[in-house]
Amino acid sequence: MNELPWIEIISAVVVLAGGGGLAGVLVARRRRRTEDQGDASSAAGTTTASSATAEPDTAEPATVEPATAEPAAPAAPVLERPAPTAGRLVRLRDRLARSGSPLGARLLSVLSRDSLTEDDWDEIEEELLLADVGAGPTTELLDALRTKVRVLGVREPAAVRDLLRAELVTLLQPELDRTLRTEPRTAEDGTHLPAVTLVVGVNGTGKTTTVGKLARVLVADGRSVVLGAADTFRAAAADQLTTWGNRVGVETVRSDREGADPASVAFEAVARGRDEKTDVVLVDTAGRLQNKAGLMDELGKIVRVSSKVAAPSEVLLVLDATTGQNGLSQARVFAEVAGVTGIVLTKLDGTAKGGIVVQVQRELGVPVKLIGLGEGPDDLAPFDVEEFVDGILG
Ligand SMILES: Nc1nc2c(ncn2[C@@H]2O[C@H](COP(=O)(O)OP(=O)(O)OP(=O)(O)O)[C@@H](O)[C@H]2O)c(=O)[nH]1
Repeated sequence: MNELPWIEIISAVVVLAGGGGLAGVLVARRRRRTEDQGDASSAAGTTTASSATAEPDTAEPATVEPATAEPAAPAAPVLERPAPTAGRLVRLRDRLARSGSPLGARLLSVLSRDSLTEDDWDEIEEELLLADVGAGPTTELLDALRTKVRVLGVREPAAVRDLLRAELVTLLQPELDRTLRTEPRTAEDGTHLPAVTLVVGVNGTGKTTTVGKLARVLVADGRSVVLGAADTFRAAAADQLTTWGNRVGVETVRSDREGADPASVAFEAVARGRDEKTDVVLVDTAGRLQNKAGLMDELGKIVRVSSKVAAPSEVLLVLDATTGQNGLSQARVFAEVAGVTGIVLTKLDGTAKGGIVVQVQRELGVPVKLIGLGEGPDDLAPFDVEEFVDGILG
């Protein structure tokens, strides 16, 4: 008598439990599907491929691995280890060769001809002028080469190459001191004085990028560095610089105010370097056109004000190698105003006008100390005459 209700109760519990279980699975599936869709849309910001392959609604949810539905945890910031400075130019040499420098293969091919005619020498002259070697240095090189080729009767390609190589090396003044002064000093009263490097030049030449790359060069060489974002003119420059610094654990001193006095930012950065006993303070400045006297005054003020803590030991002028003669006239103005101690020639990877190195050094009496050979973080190399010549000769 009592058995039937029990059977009914038990059956009802089984049905309810089963239904509840089924309902539970459906909720879980729906939730998982929603998660999958959420993951796909959030990933769309970075990978278009993943949104294109996101599972459609009809996909069987049970086949989705829960592990893949987990949102990726944000990666902890990892400090980069910059490439060592030694031998950098050798590693970047193919960039010079690929830049199609007429100083290289084309010169050699003319010089290797059986007997050199006047037309051949004219062709060589043209190649040198096109490469921005400049009229005076081109004449010098041609005179020296003609004499040696005639006197020595050299014809074999290897011997001609050696002659040309030697003349190019001479033209690039290997005797100039190209060391970067990055040694801190101690004042008479015992105060630590960081080596201060100001980086100046016209906008767009690659100043901020160069400061970032140079910080990496110094870090690779075991130096401590502080960056000063004194380019308060271009809003994004301080952010750009901070990003460069963060990648190698280098602090950036910057102003929160756009258009703040660049001299005071430079001062703060140098003072920070002094207080923290940093080896080097690198100061990025705003791009200034040489015809704007007010902006040039500003540069003078940066030098004066930051010198109250420590005078700059280097003023590096950044020049874009692709701008040729125009770059040279800019360089003259900067040399007068800022007391330039070294040139950084950027974008040599994108031009056949590497001969500008010769002219810049001649005109300013200032050595090229660093060259930029690409947009990568370690595409800045100390300038070495012999390695450079080997690079352009291919
Ligand atoms: N190919 C190549 N590009 C470079 C090199 N150096 C810098 N650049 C690029 O040149 C552009 C300008 O660089 P920036 O560092 O912003 O120039 P800037 O002089 O600081 O410019 P302003 O802040 O406007 O004065 C960027 O796209 C750099 O990546 C180089 O050696 N080779």
